[in-house]
Parts: sequence; structure tokens; C-alpha cells
Amino acid sequence: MAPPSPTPSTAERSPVISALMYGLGIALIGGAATNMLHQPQLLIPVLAAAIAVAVIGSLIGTWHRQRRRPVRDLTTALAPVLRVDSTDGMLKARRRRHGVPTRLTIKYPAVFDERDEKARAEIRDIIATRLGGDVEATWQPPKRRVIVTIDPTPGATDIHDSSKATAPVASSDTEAQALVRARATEVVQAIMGATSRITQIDFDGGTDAPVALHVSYATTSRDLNAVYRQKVLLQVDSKTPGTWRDIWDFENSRVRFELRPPFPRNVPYPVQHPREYGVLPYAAGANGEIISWKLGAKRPHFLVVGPTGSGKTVLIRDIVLSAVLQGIPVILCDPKRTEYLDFAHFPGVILVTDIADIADAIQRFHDLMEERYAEIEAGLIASGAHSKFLFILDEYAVFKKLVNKLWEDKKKEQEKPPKRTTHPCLDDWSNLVLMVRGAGGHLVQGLQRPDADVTGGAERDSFRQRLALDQHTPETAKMMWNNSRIGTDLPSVQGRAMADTGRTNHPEEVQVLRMIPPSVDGHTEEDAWIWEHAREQASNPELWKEVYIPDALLELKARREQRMAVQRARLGIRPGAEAPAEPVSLAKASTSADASEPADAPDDATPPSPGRSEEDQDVQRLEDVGLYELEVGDVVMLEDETGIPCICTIDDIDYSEGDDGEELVDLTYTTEEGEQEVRTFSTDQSLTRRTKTG
Ligand SMILES: Nc1ncnc2c1ncn2[C@@H]1O[C@H](COP(=O)(O)OP(=O)(O)OP(=O)(O)O)[C@@H](O)[C@H]1O
Repeated sequence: MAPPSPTPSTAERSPVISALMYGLGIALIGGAATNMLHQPQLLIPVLAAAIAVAVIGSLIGTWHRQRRRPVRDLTTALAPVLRVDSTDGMLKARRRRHGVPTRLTIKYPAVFDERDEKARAEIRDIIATRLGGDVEATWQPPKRRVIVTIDPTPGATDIHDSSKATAPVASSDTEAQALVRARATEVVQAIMGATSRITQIDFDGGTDAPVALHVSYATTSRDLNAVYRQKVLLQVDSKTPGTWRDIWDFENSRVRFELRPPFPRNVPYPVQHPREYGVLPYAAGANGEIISWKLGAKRPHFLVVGPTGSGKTVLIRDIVLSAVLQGIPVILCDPKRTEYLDFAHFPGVILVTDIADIADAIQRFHDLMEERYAEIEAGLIASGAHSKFLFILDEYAVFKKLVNKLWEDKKKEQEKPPKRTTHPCLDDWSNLVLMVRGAGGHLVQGLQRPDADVTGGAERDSFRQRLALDQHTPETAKMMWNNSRIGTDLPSVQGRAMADTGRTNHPEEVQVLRMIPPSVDGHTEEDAWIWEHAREQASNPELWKEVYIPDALLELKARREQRMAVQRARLGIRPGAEAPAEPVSLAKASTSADASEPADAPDDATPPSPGRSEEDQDVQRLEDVGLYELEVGDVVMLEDETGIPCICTIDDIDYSEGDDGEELVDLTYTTEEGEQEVRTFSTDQSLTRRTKTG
């Protein structure tokens, strides 16, 4: 349907011409009447009255037409979009301010689909552009009408032209550049209205590839609305090649869209990054800059959320490395047991994988917190001066389930089981979340999905440092950031995340640093170099000489190693290539005087001889030994004729000679089942011997 056209003939006529025409008409009629009535003396007053009426009538008419003009123009502009047959009564201005309508009722026909979001947006845009102001529309489908309120912005309908060339002279554009300019103008005006102008386009080194669009727009309050800005960026981003970011200058009603350099991906852990005590690198920003977690009161604990495979383990490995490279010890709890095996013997790391041991670790860390608070209370050490200590609990939801099951099983063994239904360590964990930072402790909690207890409960404020990997669902976004849109368009790149980094007052996109240790698939030569360097630096005794770990926590490490040794022996596995690193000790009262340097141990504090418990004395090592090195009483691993390994104690060793003169060794041994056997070996063979260390 062709848009109904306004009637320019009368509408645009000057009031002076109208007055002259009316005056002339009335004068002619008046003149003729006085002539016919033979009353020539009335001619002058009749003419004067006629002229006055004509002028006033013309002015009123013009005023009325001008007053109706915005409504008429708007009707003309809206009619094709609303697909009306007749514009009669289509649009009514219910309220006006300074002649400009501020409330309208618009009727539309059944053919217009008010559920079409794009069409509704187009209507709002046309009204905003024509009347110059913020528009709010209420659609009433049963009545087929929309009530529109307009908050007019003074001068917003004006178009300011200037002869100053603010943009590169358009005529210098190549044909391709001119096309880009026209397209960019179309894209920007479609969302920001006809009052917006592209003042400048920066092209990449004379090509036709735009790298920046400079836009000015009529002053409005819409630009202060984040959703409006998001929409504008979405429009530019999706209709212009590349990925764009927006920089708004509200004071001058300008916005600059810049082509974003490709976001970094696969950023290796920067093992040579300058170190500052308590500042832990974990990600890279848009320009490749390193982003770190500053351990402190503002962001005491770190919440890491990521579904399987998104890179949560990689992030936690980054944090472990960053901590130990500064001499900050880490208790690393992994209920899934196998994610952090490369850290089992890493200096400064206590890996805990058994559920009961993790429960113990929490309770012992809680004890350490109590002890440290007691030291502060007694005046032994100033508040905030304890050295830093990290406690990481990955897969918290899995842990909670397993530890509560353990608790139920334990209750069944008791005659009078306690009433509580959850493991007491969970209460300790909650206390740690709320209190441990004052004692130098910082927590990292890993979750596959955000947990309402953590993101919404009393613990929320403690987990101010937070990061969520992978494209968010609206639920994740809402729980993590209290905004169901954030992170929902995150690209599907491994290690890409939204993080509250503290650099801006909203979550930002980051790329988690790549850290792939030797036992993980995809470990490259570069990863190997990083790992070895990190390990070498973390093994520097200088880093640990004044850092002590309480025996109670070291014991957990020893317990695990002992269990592993037995398990390996049972499965007939030789010890891995990695020799256990020397345990690191931390004295209970170790301090960090200015909290920016590793702790100074009290003068009289002698590091406990490597802090081993009785249980620790029992740690067993497996080693390969030649036949000549064996002694009676040694425990060795032998395989029976079917290849199944068994642990045997040597009762006797005899030397003999074979038929061809070869020297042989006859071992008499007792198996685990208590059977005595004899077997002959050639002297160049070696066996796996189990020894106790300590
Ligand atoms: N930041 C990253 N940079 C490069 N590659 C990464 C990054 N994060 C993860 N990856 C790749 O994705 C793989 C899976 O990551 P990761 O093991 O951390 O996932 P996850 O979330 O812990 O999953 P799961 O819980 O199943 O172990 C890594 O082995 C690595 O190949």
C-alpha cells in the first residue's frame, strides 16, 4: 500500500499569503455589498473588520496546522509499517508539551503483528526519531492499539550541520570505502535513529576494512541505559565484519566503535612473569595482559565454576603454581582423585584425594585458623601478619555428597549415633569461608554449577573473586552475576571465561592461562618447558626456608603417599620417575611482617625436623635393586607364573652356578599367604624392593 501523503498545498502556506488572500476576498465581497446596498460610508469599517478577521483566522489556521504537523508527519511515517488502509483516526495526541506530543494513542489493523519484536522496535524508533525523545510503548492487542509516552529531549529533533570537516573528506574515499561508509551509516541510524551521524571512519591502512566508527548523536538520556547500549553494540557487532567494542562519551553525545583485536586464546602460563607476594596470575585480558588474584581482605576467596571439560582444572593448576612459586603453601583437595596427580610431589603442595582425609584436612586447617587467632589474641603476632596459606577444594558438590555418605556410614557403626545429618567438616568449611582470611588463609572452591548456598547465601561476599567458564546459561549468569544475560554469548573456546577481576565494576571476558602438566593429554614441548621451569623455581630452598607447614597437615601428605605405595605394590607398579620432593615445613606462628614479603620465622623457631609424624616414619618407597644388593628380610615384589604380582619376604639367599657356568642366585622367600618358595635368578636381573624411609 502506498503511504498516504499529507496535503502540502495548505499545510505549508505562509501565514502572510493566507492573510492577504483572505483579506482580498473579504474586501471584494464587502466592497460589492456596500455598493449594492448604497451605503458607501460603511465601506471602510467593513473592509477593516474583514481584514482583521482574515488575519486572525489565517493565524489561527496556521497555528492549528503547525500544531498538527508532528502528528500528521508521524502518521505518514508509521502508516506503511502499521499497514493501515486509512490513516483517519489512526493516531491521536493525548498530551503535549510545548506543542510536541508526549502521549499518543495509535490504532493498528489486524494485519499488523504486534508480537513481531522487530516491527515493534521499528515503530518505537520512528516515533523516537520524529519526536526526539525516549519512547515507551504499551501494546494492547485486544484493542489493537498502542499507548505511547514520549519523554522529549530538547533539541533532539534538530540536525546540526557544520562546514567543518570532522570526518576524512568523504570524496577521498575509494569506491569500496564509500560503500562501507554508506552501509555503516545505515547500520548505525537503524538503531540510533536518524539524528545519529558517522563523523569519521578509520580504515585499516588505506584498505576498505573499517577499524573504528566515530558516531555523534543528538543529546538523549537513552545512552545512559545499559540495555540500550548493549542493543546498539549488538547491532554494530552483528552487521559489521569483525568483533566490535563500544566506547561512550556521554558528555559529548558521541560513541566510538572499535574493532577488537582477536581475543587471545591458548595463552601459556607465564612462568617468568614478575612476582609479587600474594598476587596470583591466572588469566589474560583482551590485550593479552596478565590478570591476577590479589589475596587480601577485599577478595579473600575464589569461586570457580565450570562444567566438565571447560578448563576448571587448568585454572586451579594456574593458581596452585602461582602460589607455590611465591612460597605460599597449598592444600589441594581433589575428590575426583586424579585431576592433580602431577602435583603429588610438587614442592609446597599437599595433595589430598581421599574423602575422609579431605574432611580431616578441613578440620585441621580450621584448627590452624584457631591457633593463629589465639596467637593474635595473645599478642604474639599482629592481625594480618600471618603468612599466606591456600586451601583448594575442587568439586565441592561431589565432596559434600560423598562426605555426608561417609558420615551416615560412620553413624551406623555407633551404638548411639549423633542426630546431625551432615558431616561436621562442612560446618568447619563454612566457618573457614567466613573467618579464615584474618588468619592468612584463602580458599578456592571449584563447582560444576553455581550453588545457591555459595552464590546467594551468607558466603556470597567472601567469594568476591569469581570466575565462570564456558558459555553461560541464563541461570548460571543470574546466579553468578545477578544478570541473566552476562556471559551467554561467550564464545566456545577452551579456557574462555567471565570473571569478576576487580579491574572494572562488571564481569569481564578473560582467557585462563594454559597449564597442561606432563600426565595430561596434549602436553606439548612448550608445556614441558614451563612445567620444568616452574618445578625448578618452586624447588628453590630459599623460597621455603622460612615457611613451615604444621605436622598435622604434613601428615595428610604422608598418609596419601603411604597409601599410594601400598596400592602401587599391590598392583605391581614401579615407582614413577618423579622422586618425591623434600617436604616443606611451616611453623605454626610464621609471620609475614609487612604482608608483602614471605613470612619471617620467629628467631627461636627451629623448623621441626621435616615435620614427620610417627605414621610418616612408615612411608614406603619402592626401588629397583640388583640381586647382589638384596638382604635377608627384604620385602620384594615378585610375579607368580601367571604374572600376578605378590609381595614376598626373603628368608635366605644362596649362590650357585648353572650348567654353562653362569652365576645364579637362589632366593628362598615367604609369600603374603605364608607359603615358602624358592626361585632362581640370574645375577643381572633386578627386583623391586620396598623400603621404609625416615
Ligand atoms: N586455558 C586453557 N588454555 C588452553 N587449553 C585449555 C584451557 N583450559 C582447558 N584447556 C583444554 O581443555 C582440556 C580440559 O580442561 P580441564 O581438564 O581443565 O577441564 P575441566 O573443566 O576440569 O573438566 P573435568 O572436570 O572433566 O576435568 C585441557 O586438558 C586442555 O586441553
